[in-house]
Amino acid sequence: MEQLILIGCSITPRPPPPPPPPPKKKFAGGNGGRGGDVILECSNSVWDFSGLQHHTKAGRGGHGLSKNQIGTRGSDKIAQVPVGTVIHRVQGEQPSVTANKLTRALDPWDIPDVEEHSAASSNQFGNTAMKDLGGCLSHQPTVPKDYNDGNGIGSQPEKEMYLHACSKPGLSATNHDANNHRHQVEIDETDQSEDEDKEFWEDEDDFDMDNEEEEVETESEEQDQVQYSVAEMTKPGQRLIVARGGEGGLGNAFIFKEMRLPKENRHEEISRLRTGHPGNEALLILELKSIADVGLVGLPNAGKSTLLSALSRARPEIADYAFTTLRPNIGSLTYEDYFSVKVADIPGLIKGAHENRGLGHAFLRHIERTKVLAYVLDLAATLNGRKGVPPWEQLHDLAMELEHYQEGLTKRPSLIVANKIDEEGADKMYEELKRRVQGVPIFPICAILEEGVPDLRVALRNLMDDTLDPQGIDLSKIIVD
Ligand SMILES: Nc1nc2c(ncn2[C@@H]2O[C@H](COP(=O)(O)OP(=O)(O)OP(=O)(O)O)[C@@H](O)[C@H]2O)c(=O)[nH]1
Repeated sequence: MEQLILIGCSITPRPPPPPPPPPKKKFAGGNGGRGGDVILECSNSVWDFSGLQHHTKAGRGGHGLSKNQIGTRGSDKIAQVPVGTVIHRVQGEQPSVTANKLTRALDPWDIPDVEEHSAASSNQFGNTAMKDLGGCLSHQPTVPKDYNDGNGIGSQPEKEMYLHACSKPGLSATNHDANNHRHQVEIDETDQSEDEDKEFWEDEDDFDMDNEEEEVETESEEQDQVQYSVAEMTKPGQRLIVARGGEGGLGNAFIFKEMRLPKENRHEEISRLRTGHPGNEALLILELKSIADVGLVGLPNAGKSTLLSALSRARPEIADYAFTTLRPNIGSLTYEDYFSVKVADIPGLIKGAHENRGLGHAFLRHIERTKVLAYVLDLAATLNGRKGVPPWEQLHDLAMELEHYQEGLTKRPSLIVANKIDEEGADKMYEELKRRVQGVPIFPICAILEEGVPDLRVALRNLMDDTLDPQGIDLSKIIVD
């Protein structure tokens, strides 16, 4: 019997290979860059705060880029302030780099003998100028709010200013991920971090220093909070970071590779990490601790102290021997419109002062802190058998000393006071002086009799007003033998 063996086979088609797994998500967004810092730099090429913006911002950090590239660091904002700037903090972090300690050591300039020409008018000025400071004096760390005895130095309104400093961080590379690799990170589509960030900074941009209402509301609060003299800018080149840039937001590359995020609130957490930290903000009051507006410079015995007492009510010691003035005296003269000018009698300069001869640096460094220089020359120094120096040479020596000490110091607005015109033969010296010195106004006066002083007062006022494009001393225009 035959057997039939049927071998049946069914051909089952092979299942198609499983589709390849979707490509693994690549997280390559780099971190946002750090915001720049707001830095104050002490400079002797600026004399006041007129070049400063009340609201100063450093550059924003760059956004993070694809391929895990970190955003660029925001540019620093460097604001130049004059030597002698004292910083009072209303709000914000402590300035973080202080190259110089506060000048706590007693030096003659810390306790000037200030004599007001008109006490009432000076009080008026003091109140206006010191309103926001709570009447502080710059070298005192804590001053009672109501301190104002009308004798405060540096009380001209332009010597204080509010500075609001801030900077922004960069965002993480969220958008690069979203735009270039949208498929990779689903959360990008709902991410609002940049918009939120924008709003945040737009609000901040609305900050208006001139908003008087706000100021009134916060004034008393601020006065309570102000920390006086947190730093002092005393040396050219000294830098102080007053507002640090914020850290940039974290990019996806970092967040997803390096961090384990909790499942709950994951989206919020990611969005928070990406946003970065806002930079510091600081609200500061800058005060220029100038010793005076006008510095009287002259050789010993030229008559500076006498002139100061003729100009103001200051009563400095006067004697016919050199270096009577060992400490500077400061007098204040006030004009009819209550404009007030502080004048400092700067101790006798001699040749070699820049090498610390005579009274040397002790006072030279403070000439830096006057806006206008009045060179007091003794017309009678060589008259009647005196063995002094002729006035044009006095001027030349003075200017050389100042330039040796600090280049450019003689470029300050200046005038010449030709003193002792009452002495016999002084008028001829005056004529000769005019012939030998060009480019700077010369005022013949007799300080002892107060002759010529009213004209001098007007001239000093004009120099302070800065309206006449005033000139300094040009050494090349002084003819000496
Ligand atoms: N004849 C005359 N003498 C004056 C005049 N002004 C000042 N003197 C005299 O000059 C001398 C010096 O005057 P001071 O005012 O002390 O001179 P100074 O420049 O302050 O001197 P130091 O303190 O040494 O820097 C004193 O004897 C004054 O009386 C003036 O206009 N005419």
